[in-house]
Amino acid sequence: MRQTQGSTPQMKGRAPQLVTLRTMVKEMFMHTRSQWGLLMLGAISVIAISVLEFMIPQLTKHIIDRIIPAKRFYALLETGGLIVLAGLLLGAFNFGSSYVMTLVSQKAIFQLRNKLYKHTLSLDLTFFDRNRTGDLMARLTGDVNQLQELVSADSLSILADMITFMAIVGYLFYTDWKLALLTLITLPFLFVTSRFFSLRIKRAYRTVRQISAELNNSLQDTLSGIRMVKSFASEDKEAVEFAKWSEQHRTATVSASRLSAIFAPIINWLNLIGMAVVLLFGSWQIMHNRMTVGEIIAYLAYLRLLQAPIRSFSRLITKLQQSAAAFERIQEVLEVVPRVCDKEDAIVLPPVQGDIVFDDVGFAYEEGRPILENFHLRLRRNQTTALVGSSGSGKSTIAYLIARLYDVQRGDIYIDGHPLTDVTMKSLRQQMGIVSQEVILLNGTIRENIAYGKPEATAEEIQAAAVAANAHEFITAFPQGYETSIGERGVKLSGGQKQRLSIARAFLTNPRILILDEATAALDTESEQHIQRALSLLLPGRTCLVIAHRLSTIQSADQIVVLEHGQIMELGNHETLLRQKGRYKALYDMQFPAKSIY
Ligand SMILES: Nc1ncnc2c1ncn2[C@@H]1O[C@H](COP(=O)(O)OP(=O)(O)OP(=O)(O)O)[C@@H](O)[C@H]1O
Repeated sequence: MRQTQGSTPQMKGRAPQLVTLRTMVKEMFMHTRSQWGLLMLGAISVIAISVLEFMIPQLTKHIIDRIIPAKRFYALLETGGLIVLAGLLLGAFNFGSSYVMTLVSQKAIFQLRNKLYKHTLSLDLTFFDRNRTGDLMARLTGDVNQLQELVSADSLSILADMITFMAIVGYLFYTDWKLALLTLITLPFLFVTSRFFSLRIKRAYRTVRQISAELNNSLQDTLSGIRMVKSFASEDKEAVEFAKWSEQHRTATVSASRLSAIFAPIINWLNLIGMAVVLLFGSWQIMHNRMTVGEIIAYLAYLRLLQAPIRSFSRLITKLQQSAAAFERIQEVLEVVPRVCDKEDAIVLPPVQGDIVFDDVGFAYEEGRPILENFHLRLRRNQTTALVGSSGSGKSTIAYLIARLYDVQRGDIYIDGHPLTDVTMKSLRQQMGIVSQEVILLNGTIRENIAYGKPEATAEEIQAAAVAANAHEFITAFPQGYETSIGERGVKLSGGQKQRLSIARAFLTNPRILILDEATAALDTESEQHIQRALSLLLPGRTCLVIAHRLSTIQSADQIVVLEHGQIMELGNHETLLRQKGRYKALYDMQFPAKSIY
């Protein structure tokens, strides 16, 4: 089922769909077909293995039936030498096949993981709003790893096993068809047992993979929110929560393993019955001089060889079911079609002037809960537009829509006369800078973090951006200056320092359109002043959208938009809005009671 526009790009909780093994094998084949040479080498090795395995009992039979009765000591040495040589070759081909198949499987997994990661990154924010990070991480790591089992020497040896199987069955019928029929009597039972277990094993492993993802989610939430956990002293509560998932994981794994564990002995037992039948019937034949001892020994050896393919078929079934469960989870992500994507004929947005128009825009994150309706707004080039309004009124949403992080459902947003949907997202976002309250810093140096949007920037450009953002001073106060490591493993920066780094990032890319989303909201007055100074250099000559709760930061804006429930209540500059004595003035009086002048 492909998820398209209008459907919810959420995967968790979907009924497990029956992805056929065929799709999985096809996908894996696609990733291995470029390595035909290696695959052939692997196949030749496993065929050589089965030929050698077929030969060894023949040599044994030759010794027992021919060489021993004739007392040919020299021939005994010769045949013994041949057995040793065959054993050596067997070892060499075994090594060759597993090494070659590791090369093939690792490349296939590498390609699949990269494809999945690239696809995940191409999905829009709605997808990430609704799917949890831990679950996605589990799909990208554990589930992909599980598939590597599928492309292994073990799986390829199925090919050799099939050849061995057919050769042996042919030989058995050739030597004694009655005995052969008796031997194969257990086959239908083996088939029915395999079918019975395979479906159940797959279901059990799917549950295990789902619970692994929940375990990951739980870990991710707690570790990334460790400050909150500690400040509420809820370590014990989190540990109990984690233990709950851990316990579920344990139970699910035990029941999946139990199924596999029951499956294998049942197969072994059926095989043993086959052996017993051969032994009894064969001994009876020997007693009546209708078979030689060498023949029965070779027969039993072949029977064991026959059981190896049957055992590996049953192992393969378990492996196929485990992989299918993991593959279903990977397919679920691969099948999600991004809602926000470039049109086929999208143009590269030329260098922009910066006129942005919302024309009769309607937008909702979720059906039936409109955030903007019949919304009109114009942001003029080189001017600063400020958005104010109560929490939840839709200010950030407007910013997201300009950056096309979401698509509108009605109307259009134009940039210099181009509908946003007509231009490539890359060319749009490259001309846009966003500084938000929540600054994301990556593990790396200060220099790398400032240069995130322009990795090719020179040291001089980076320093100039830091100076303009009022950040150079605190950066050079660190012993390692711009090479100081920040992020999880590096030094910790204050909120104001982080904010100045993000302003430096914006300076460096020199965007024509700048969005400041509550950039100073979380700061104390001194930090705010630092940042205001940095922003006063950044804003001029660009089209700016400033979202602010603190009205002190937007008084000089060219136009101020007062928003409530997605509707524009008032529009004008600071003075005109104060004179209107409406919502803006009420907000202003609340924040600056002593300054009320009009
Ligand atoms: N990803 C989302 N999925 C669903 N609803 C959302 C999402 N983001 C925001 N909303 C809803 O959209 C409405 C507008 O949110 P928005 O963040 O634009 O408001 P805001 O004016 O920026 O608020 P604040 O000043 O608190 O940041 C709110 O009702 C919010 O619950």
